[in-house]
Amino acid sequence: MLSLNGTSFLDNSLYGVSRGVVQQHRRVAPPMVVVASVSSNGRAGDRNVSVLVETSLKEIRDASPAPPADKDSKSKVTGGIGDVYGEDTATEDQSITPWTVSVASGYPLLRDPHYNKGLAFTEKEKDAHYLRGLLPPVVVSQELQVKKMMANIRQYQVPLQRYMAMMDLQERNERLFYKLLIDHVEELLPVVYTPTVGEACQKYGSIFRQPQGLFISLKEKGKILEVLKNWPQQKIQVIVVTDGERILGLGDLGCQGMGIPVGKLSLYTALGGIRPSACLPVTIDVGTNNEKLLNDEFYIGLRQRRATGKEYAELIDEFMSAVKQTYGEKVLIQFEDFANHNAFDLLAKYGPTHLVFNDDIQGTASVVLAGLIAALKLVGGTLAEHTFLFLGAGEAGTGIAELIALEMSKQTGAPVDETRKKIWMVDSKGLITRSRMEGLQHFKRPWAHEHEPVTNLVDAVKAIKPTVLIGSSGAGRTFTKEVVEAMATFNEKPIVLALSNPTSQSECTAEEAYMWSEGRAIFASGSPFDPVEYDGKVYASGQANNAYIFPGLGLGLIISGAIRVHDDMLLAASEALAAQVTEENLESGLIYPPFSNIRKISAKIAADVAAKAYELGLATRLPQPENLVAYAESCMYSPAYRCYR
Ligand SMILES: NC(=O)C1=CN([C@@H]2O[C@H](COP(=O)(O)OP(=O)(O)OC[C@H]3O[C@@H](n4cnc5c(N)ncnc54)[C@H](OP(=O)(O)O)[C@@H]3O)[C@@H](O)[C@H]2O)C=CC1
Ligand SMILES: CC(=O)C(=O)O
Ligand SMILES: [Mg+2]
Repeated sequence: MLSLNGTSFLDNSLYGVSRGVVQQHRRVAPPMVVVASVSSNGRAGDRNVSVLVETSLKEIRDASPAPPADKDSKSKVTGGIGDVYGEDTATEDQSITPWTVSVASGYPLLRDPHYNKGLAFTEKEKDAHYLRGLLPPVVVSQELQVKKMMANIRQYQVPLQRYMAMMDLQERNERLFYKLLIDHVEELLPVVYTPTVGEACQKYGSIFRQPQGLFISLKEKGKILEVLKNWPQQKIQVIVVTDGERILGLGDLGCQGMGIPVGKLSLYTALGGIRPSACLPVTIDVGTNNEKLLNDEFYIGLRQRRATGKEYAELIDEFMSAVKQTYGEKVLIQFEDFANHNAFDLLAKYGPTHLVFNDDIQGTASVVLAGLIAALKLVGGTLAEHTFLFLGAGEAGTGIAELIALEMSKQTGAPVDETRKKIWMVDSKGLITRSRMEGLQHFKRPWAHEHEPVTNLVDAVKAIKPTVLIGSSGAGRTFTKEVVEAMATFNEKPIVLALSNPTSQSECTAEEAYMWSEGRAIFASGSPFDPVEYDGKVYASGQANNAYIFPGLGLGLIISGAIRVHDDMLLAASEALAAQVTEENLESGLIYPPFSNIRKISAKIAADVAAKAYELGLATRLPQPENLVAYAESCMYSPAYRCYR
């Protein structure tokens, strides 16, 4: 363990990322059950709710005071995270939640996903925790449990069944879930994440069993601070929040978008090592404009059309204030899958006051830039010597374009206004040109260049002659044979990235990219494709997905105690990821390293992001650890079981 001035930096961590591998074999205190007598009318004991948390009451009491939870408190954002239940500061006429602590044992212990080990409880633990008779005689290792679960999951032919099996496991035995996901990341990523999570969101109401995450709807307006207090964990470090309006390339799935924050946060833990108890998935439900869902008897959200304007803005604002007040200045809020008419504005509004980033705009930009930096080793030239054409000028497209332009500007010294001219965009109306300026959304305007009108992609490809073609349209099969063939006529090695998710929305398949370019394309996609055999050669394509970036970026922000996200951190993350692409990867056509190594990669990304935070003066955890990679690794959550005394 790293030590500063004789004390452990990790153990002293207010943000509790200390439960890393270093504690793997230590005995831990018996599972703490924090029980609250919760009453909707303020009277204690009306309704007993048992809530299990990985913290002790002492930690709650030791935390510094925050304002009491009165009605006006949302206007008093202080950034303090202590005394979040207002126990110390409450006056006699104010209600508080009567938390108490007890030790989990017996049947409730087996039903608690944070502490349950299933058949892996030892004989000693069976005695100490009143488990005798509640389990069969056998004691098995976690490794054997993994083996069995993988065999079970592989028996399911239908991806959604695999997803449900994984979600059941997460709800039953959290450490086993993460052990499985970490040890079999390449096989299970497509199950808990894209593409399967897309189908899960579409059918979320029908497959709904246990609620996961926090649902904040218009019904909770004015009470969000109270709602956050219902969540059993207090030391939240990362929130992924969606309003469900643009779920992958599947459109408005309303409240059923919850699968996305849940999935993204499971990657924060498995890929980036953030403790599961520090992660909070949130769905803000302001209604849906999806008629199919509104008429679906199993739909789980508000049955009304989307609130917009002031009503929408006020709910989000209340949420953002309540989050900061409850969890402090340094909680990371990741905006995910908002529609672009809100996404850019939310980022601009809260960027200066909160630790926020938009994964679709910024995370995607960082991962694509990393892939391009790696791809240049195959195709040659500098970024500025290439020409880029995007299909799709929304969050992902313009976000990526802006980061590329920024990097080009840093490399060449040319102003960003100039470097943007190397980047062209096609949206649903055709090539974005100056003649369309009047009717363009603000985020498209920087990409409106002088050109005669072009109404379709294939003509745009022929006119612009890009060396790099990027799909960020959410519209499947739009990179047609003609488009890819055109790319292959004027590029020896055309770079083709089909970023849209899930697989059904991918602009083309890996097979199409290789076949139509006669095996010359450098291809990567947002959702994974199996290796393809073309003309006797096997082509393995990479996955250009922000999952490479956000877990490491988040870890870097947390370990440095960063208070804001800066573009230079995204560039640092890109460079760190690109540096992990080996010669061997490149020789086999891969512009991303395999996911099997992702935790090491995330630690490197985290270290470089943290270093940038220190360099920019945005880090608050001082002094800076000497070896940031080792520090990042030491902070990462390990899913190995703990021994209970
Ligand atoms: N691989 C990854 O890591 C990521 C992938 N994505 C994927 O990217 C896709 C887009 O996401 P995002 O940018 O947020 O979405 P947006 O809605 O913000 O943008 C979509 C853009 O695509 C354009 N478009 C839609 N259909 C067509 C079409 N048929 N022809 C041409 N242009 C079209 C839209 O045009 P108009 O403006 O005219 O309507 C718009 O400019 C999604 O599928 C998402 O899953 C997103 C983030 C990360
Ligand atoms: C990957 C991702 O964030 C998306 O498709 O929206
Ligand atoms: Mg997304």
